[in-house]
Amino acid sequence: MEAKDRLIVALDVDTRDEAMAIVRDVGERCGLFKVGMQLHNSAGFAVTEEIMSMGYPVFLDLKFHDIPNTVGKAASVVSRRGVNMFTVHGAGGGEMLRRAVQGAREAQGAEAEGGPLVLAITVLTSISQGVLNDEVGLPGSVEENVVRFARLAQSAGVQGVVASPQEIGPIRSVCGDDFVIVTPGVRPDWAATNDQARVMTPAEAMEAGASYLVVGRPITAAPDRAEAARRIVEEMAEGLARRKK
Ligand SMILES: O=c1ccn([C@@H]2O[C@H](COP(=O)(O)O)[C@@H](O)[C@H]2O)c(=O)[nH]1
Repeated sequence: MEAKDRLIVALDVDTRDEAMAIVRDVGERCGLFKVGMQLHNSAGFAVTEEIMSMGYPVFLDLKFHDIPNTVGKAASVVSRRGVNMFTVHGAGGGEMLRRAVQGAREAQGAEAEGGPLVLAITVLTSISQGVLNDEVGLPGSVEENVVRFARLAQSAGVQGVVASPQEIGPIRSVCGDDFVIVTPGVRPDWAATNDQARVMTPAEAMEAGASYLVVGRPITAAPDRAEAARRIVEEMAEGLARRKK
């Protein structure tokens, strides 16, 4: 897969029109678009369907976290709609994760191949070591917690995780090369960090072994979005080339 196909652009905007403007600007320079809770809750599923109808794969990032039955049914609904990836919280526990996978598979039919990638959120990339221990109340290092969630997700049949690029190495050593690692918290040197706490550059994240990078504001808030996306893909390609050596 080329670097461009591994770039997911986060459409964190309020309206369908704003989202479509970004899709027009960078559609040729990325692999997928991510629809999250901001856009989905204001524009509904219609915007995801419109993006998919234009031929772009969609990562629906609604971060399901509820009792197993509810998450399983929600997983089934979004899978039937044809999204390519969706998220559930690892903190929901093993049974919730298993039901999410089951819901996604059932939606495809027992015989069908494929279906969406189910991704488990590990520790949000905005969470620092201090916040994890003192506010969230989880003991141990960020890395230990991320790896624990990744191991739990994999044992529940989940195909991949969302984690910071800083934890790619430890996840790969425990979960192997085929496990999908999607990393937000990606910031080129020329972009602001914003509320992300655990960041790496696009080149560093690709070299470390990320499957996909999620980038929002460095592209969507840039004066020239297409140029920002082009620069990020170029940096990703450099990192990918270093990984292959
Ligand atoms: O741990 C996580 C999980 C999801 N995200 C999402 O990724 C994008 C990042 O956007 P930026 O503007 O590049 O910061 C955003 O949609 C988050 O909801 C994350 O950042 N961290």
